[in-house]
Amino acid sequence: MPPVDMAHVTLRIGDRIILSDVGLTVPAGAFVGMLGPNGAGKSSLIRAILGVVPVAAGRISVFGRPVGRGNHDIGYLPQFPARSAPRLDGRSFIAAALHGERWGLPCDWRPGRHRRHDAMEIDRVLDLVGAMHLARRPIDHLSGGERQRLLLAQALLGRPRLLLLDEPLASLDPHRAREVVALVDTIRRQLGIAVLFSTHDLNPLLGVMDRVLYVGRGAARLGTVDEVVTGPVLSALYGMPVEVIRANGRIFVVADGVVQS
Ligand SMILES: Nc1ncnc2c1ncn2[C@@H]1O[C@H](COP(=O)(O)OP(=O)(O)OP(=O)(O)O)[C@@H](O)[C@H]1O
Repeated sequence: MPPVDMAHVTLRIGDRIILSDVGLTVPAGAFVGMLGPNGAGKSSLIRAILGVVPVAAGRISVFGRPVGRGNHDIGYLPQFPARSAPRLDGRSFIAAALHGERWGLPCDWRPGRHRRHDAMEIDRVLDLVGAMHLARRPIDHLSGGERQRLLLAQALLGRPRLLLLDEPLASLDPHRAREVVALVDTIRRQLGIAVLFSTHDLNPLLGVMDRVLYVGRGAARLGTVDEVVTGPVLSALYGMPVEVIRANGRIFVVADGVVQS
């Protein structure tokens, strides 16, 4: 069963149609980069897969089951993570997610009931993201990239088979952004999981993602970079002439004279 399968999906928020009659399938183990103009609906689509935003029409299934809150198969890194207490160290930060409201954990989970299991699970995710050295450091002393590692560790709690990462590169410099992309890719391969990765910059994902999903004006296109990142496809999704310029192994999407990514 594919990690995500959508058929004739319409998403409406208030009186705005975010997606209209969209169908797509995220293949098993794929690394999908999701792009689109501001407000196109990337976060809303992720939230619909989480079962938080209801579909107005059509259906979305995750590993063959209809979407629903608390899906153990999904790990989620939100765009604007809840403000965390600065005094927490890295380990406590992960533990807080383990015991707090988190996607995927059984609802009978109680602090202290599974202490040994908790400690092992926290070690496992810290190790996966290469953040054992952050375990005892206060999180307000950490860089943006280091915090992103911990957020990724949180998303990996409970052994999800699908990672939904909403703009994990926001506020990272190009070097750190590439580090985070490489880390996500290594984890994806190691665990054989699928990744849906929302971003405003295509370039750090080049050579890593095997599919790109572009969202715009109520529509979505999923395919390889060569299929989707073209002037005609993006012009239709942006609703204006878009030029795609390739230079030095990078891709620049220019809409209305402004470089988008
Ligand atoms: N809870 C909400 N209530 C009202 N409108 C909302 C809500 N959430 C999202 N929207 C609207 O839905 C549209 C899509 O928003 P969304 O955050 O999904 O876009 P996005 O592609 O992730 O944007 P960005 O790239 O700027 O993060 C926007 O017009 C936004 O204002």
